Amino acid sequence: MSDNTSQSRPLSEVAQGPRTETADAGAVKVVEKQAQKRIFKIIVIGDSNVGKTCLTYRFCLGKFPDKTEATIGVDFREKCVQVDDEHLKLQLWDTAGQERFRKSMVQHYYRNVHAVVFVYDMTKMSSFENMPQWIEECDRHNLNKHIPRILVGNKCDMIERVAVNTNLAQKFADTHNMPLFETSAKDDEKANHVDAIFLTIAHKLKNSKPMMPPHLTDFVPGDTSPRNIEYIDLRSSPRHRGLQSATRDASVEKSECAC
Ligand SMILES: Nc1nc2c(ncn2[C@@H]2O[C@H](COP(=O)(O)OP(=O)(O)OP(=O)(O)O)[C@@H](O)[C@H]2O)c(=O)[nH]1
Repeated sequence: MSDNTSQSRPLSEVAQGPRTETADAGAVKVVEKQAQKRIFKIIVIGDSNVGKTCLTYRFCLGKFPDKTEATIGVDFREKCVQVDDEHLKLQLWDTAGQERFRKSMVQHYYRNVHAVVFVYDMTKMSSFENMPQWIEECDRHNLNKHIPRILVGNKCDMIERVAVNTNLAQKFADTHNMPLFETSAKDDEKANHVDAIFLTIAHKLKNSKPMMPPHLTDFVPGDTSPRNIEYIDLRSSPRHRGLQSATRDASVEKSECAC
């Protein structure tokens, strides 16, 4: 048996991070505060090529990626944000838009979700017209109807090619009780705007009930408890292994903050 601590410790302890024993009351407080940081899972969905990867990359790494490839399965990014006096960790699930890369993973996307970002491409009408199907998919997977949902029209920098009229999109957003953001992951001047999308969600989440999905790095090899199973499935899937080497340039490890 391995003596690796993360494998031999109970999952409940692993989830709270390293155990620090100290006689110093102040230090204990700091450790407790870290353990209490709330983590929220946000899924980003929409047709292939609308810019989901670029938007999450822009928010977590502060720039437009040099190159992107179609997401296979799911890619993860994390960022800490401060809302009032609290640090929240936003765990972004950048999902594959292509059906063939989604099939085996879909049930994982929709587990323990705290917020949804629906993305369409402002220059491609079909990506907007497909929005009802993405909403239906959420309903089919019994997503809580009360969690924050946001509609994002991406690629507004391509002004001459805009095909989805703002009024039309706003009507749709109103019908589904979502705020609408039109933005660009590419345009540096819109960087604050992309931040605002996710900060809007963070503010909405701050007032929601505390929930603690597992930290992505809390995967415990060999642990078959329900909490861990999601990570076993994801990481043992051949597709996901490919994904880690091929497209995880903006992976959790790099974008994770230290707060
Ligand atoms: N002009 C412009 N191009 C963008 C923008 N965002 C993304 N793109 C381009 O759109 C293409 C698709 O971007 P991705 O972020 O990979 O799209 P995706 O929705 O993650 O695609 P899948 O992984 O297949 O679901 C890439 O060529 C990006 O460079 C934007 O805001 N403006």
